[in-house]
Amino acid sequence: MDTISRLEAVIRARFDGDPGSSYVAKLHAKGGDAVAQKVGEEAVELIIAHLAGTHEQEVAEAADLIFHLLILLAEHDIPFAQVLAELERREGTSGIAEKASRSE
Ligand SMILES: N=c1c2ncn([C@@H]3O[C@H](COP(=O)(O)OP(=O)(O)OP(=O)(O)O)[C@@H](O)[C@H]3O)c2ncn1[C@@H]1O[C@H](COP(=O)(O)O)[C@@H](O)[C@H]1O
Repeated sequence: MDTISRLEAVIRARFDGDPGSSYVAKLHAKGGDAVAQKVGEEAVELIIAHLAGTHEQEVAEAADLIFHLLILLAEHDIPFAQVLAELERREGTSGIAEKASRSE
């Protein structure tokens, strides 16, 4: 099992956990809107680290963002494998063709 799959399994298990001892359970208990807001905050923190931080800070903020993205997807029961499948579907297509297919 890869890192993302293991983390995804832990996140899903924590949804039924104790908000007093689990960060994931605490955030999940606040509801999907709070999770979405957290993803936005983490994205901003990554941007700041990219523009003005160190390499290590940027790596850490990218990890925070991916972690919270996994929680957000789990809120809607979307496996990360589905996101990877979408990226694989796009492999070999040009970005411009991909954009055109979305506006049809
Ligand atoms: N990868 C992570 C991880 N990355 C970041 N975080 C937490 O995410 C939060 C990031 O929020 P911020 O940077 O905004 O800092 P903060 O001010 O403390 O955040 P808030 O409390 O205000 O939301 C911090 O509390 C971090 O500890 C994580 N918490 C948990 N995990 C993984 O999730 C697993 C389950 O964690 P629990 O749910 O706590 O058991 C752990 O074993 C880890 O593998």
